Amino acid sequence: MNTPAIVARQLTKDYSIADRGDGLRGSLRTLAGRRTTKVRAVDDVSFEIPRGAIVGFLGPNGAGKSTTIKMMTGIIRPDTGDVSVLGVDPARQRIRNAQQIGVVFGQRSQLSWDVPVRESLRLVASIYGVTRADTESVIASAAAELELGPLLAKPTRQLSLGQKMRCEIAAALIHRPPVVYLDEPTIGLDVQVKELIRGYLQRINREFGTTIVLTTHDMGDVEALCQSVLVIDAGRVVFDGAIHDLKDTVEPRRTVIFRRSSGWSEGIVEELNAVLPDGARVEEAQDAVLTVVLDPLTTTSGRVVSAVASRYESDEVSVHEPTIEAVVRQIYAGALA
Ligand SMILES: Nc1ncnc2c1ncn2[C@@H]1O[C@H](COP(=O)(O)OP(=O)(O)OP(=O)(O)O)[C@@H](O)[C@H]1O
Repeated sequence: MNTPAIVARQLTKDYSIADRGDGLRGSLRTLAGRRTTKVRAVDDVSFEIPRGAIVGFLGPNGAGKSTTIKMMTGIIRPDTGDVSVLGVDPARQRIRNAQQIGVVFGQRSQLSWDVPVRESLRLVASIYGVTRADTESVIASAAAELELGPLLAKPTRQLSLGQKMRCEIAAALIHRPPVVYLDEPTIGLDVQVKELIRGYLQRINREFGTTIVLTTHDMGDVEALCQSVLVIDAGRVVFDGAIHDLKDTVEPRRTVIFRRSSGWSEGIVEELNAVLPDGARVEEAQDAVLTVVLDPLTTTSGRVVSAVASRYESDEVSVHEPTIEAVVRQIYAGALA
């Protein structure tokens, strides 16, 4: 049987935060370390990630995504519970773990500040024991796909945010790790750079079966990359599964839009609602656009289209699923609470 790449069981993590009192006295009390409050960042989180999957960790700010990923990478230890990554305990078997993972975390850089990027990449590769020939071939393919060309000769300190992120990704993947973690890999980047990064990650995943875990607030990343998502809210997993199941759980409605340049007659809403199948109703008819919503568990878009076509001709018909953006907005507003 295909064992999962990552297994997390009942992870819990608390942070202690010093209580900040007001004014000088409060600050002194904080310095003296008198009072702390515990914040439960991750609360009994369990999941499995299959080998070769690309999984998105979603959730509002402060939900516990980064803390969970930090436990998966071994940067921090869980207070209770355990993680296994390809059979390795990341916090206890640090060297074995480092060999098999690649990490891109915004605040941490693998690149040397004053050294040309090409030399930085070679240095990182040598730390992982990658042969010279493999290093040069990985740099060449990353340079082509991530458009690093002229950047390789520049020191990291001269790079823009998007340029640096592309180089960080090349560095994190230089030893072709089977598992890769990325924290917000496209945050603040322009659309073209986002697409380069997504394309590179897709290719690595396809070609080498790399398991990729990413946190993101960018639903374009999710649409382009992730087959499944793990939604975390207030430290707990509120959804773990395929994106289409997430859509069906949160917002199962489909929308059928009919366009007719001559417009829709008055009273069409009542007229069509009388003939539409159960589970479908006209939401609105405005100017050229008629919108029908339907519950896919009760009826089909085909039946809706037939019912409307039996009465009216349309110039154009389209069927829409909810966007992942709309679904996630609903989750953050409490739809899965
Ligand atoms: N080093 C720390 N010390 C104290 N509290 C922390 C620390 N890191 C995170 N927290 C708290 O733990 C909770 C979870 O934070 P975490 O960074 O894991 O969330 P996140 O889902 O990654 O959020 P974001 O989308 O904003 O990056 C938050 O309440 C946060 O304030």
